[in-house]
Amino acid sequence: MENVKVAVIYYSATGTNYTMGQWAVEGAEAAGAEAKLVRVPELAPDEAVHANPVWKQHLEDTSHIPEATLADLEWADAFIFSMPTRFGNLPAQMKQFIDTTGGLWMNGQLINKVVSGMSSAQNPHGGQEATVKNLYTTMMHWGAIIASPGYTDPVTFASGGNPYGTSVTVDQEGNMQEDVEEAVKHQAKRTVTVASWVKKGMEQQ
Ligand SMILES: Cc1cc2nc3c(=O)[nH]c(=O)nc-3n(C[C@H](O)[C@H](O)[C@H](O)COP(=O)(O)O)c2cc1C
Repeated sequence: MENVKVAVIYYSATGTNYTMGQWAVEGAEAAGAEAKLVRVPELAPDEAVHANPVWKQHLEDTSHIPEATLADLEWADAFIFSMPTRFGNLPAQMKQFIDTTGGLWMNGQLINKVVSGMSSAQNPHGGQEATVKNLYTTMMHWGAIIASPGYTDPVTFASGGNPYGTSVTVDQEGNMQEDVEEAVKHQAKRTVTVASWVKKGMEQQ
């Protein structure tokens, strides 16, 4: 699985999905992949960001993380997306990045990329699954291959049991309510495994 390249693409306002993204990179690297963590650009106006000290601080603290580019999508064999739930859907920041991929889509450059999604929300039933499934709708348009975790490892049950993609609940202070680190790492490993199969299969064509 050495030559699988993974881009972990996240959006986070207050740090949850940044942490999940870091775990995903660790899980992908432990599975033998080359992995990079990239963030989609912040779109919210300064007045909105500055009104929330945690959001402002997180943005400053992660300014060293490279912003996601279309070149990352071309480079990687697999993408792991992580984003908070916003009214049961993807944040606009993630959607905006995805909506810049029309050229790659047109040229068939997203076909057979292996993808997997993760999310967080404040309520246990606040729309995490909907967010991940909405992401996957776009992935189907790309012709990507969705590597959802399913129940392929007992760790999924232990972390809240979301087979669509790892998700976590955060409280008002942003503390994760479930321990999902191992579930994220398993999801990353599974994504790398499926990507290695796809890559090998395509090389043999
Ligand atoms: C505009 C907005 C919409 C949100 N919508 C939902 C929602 O539909 N369900 C929910 O449980 N939490 C919702 N939340 C809470 C976020 O999902 C939560 O803050 C986020 O998962 C934290 O992730 P982060 O630390 O990576 O930013 C919303 C938050 C904001 C700011």
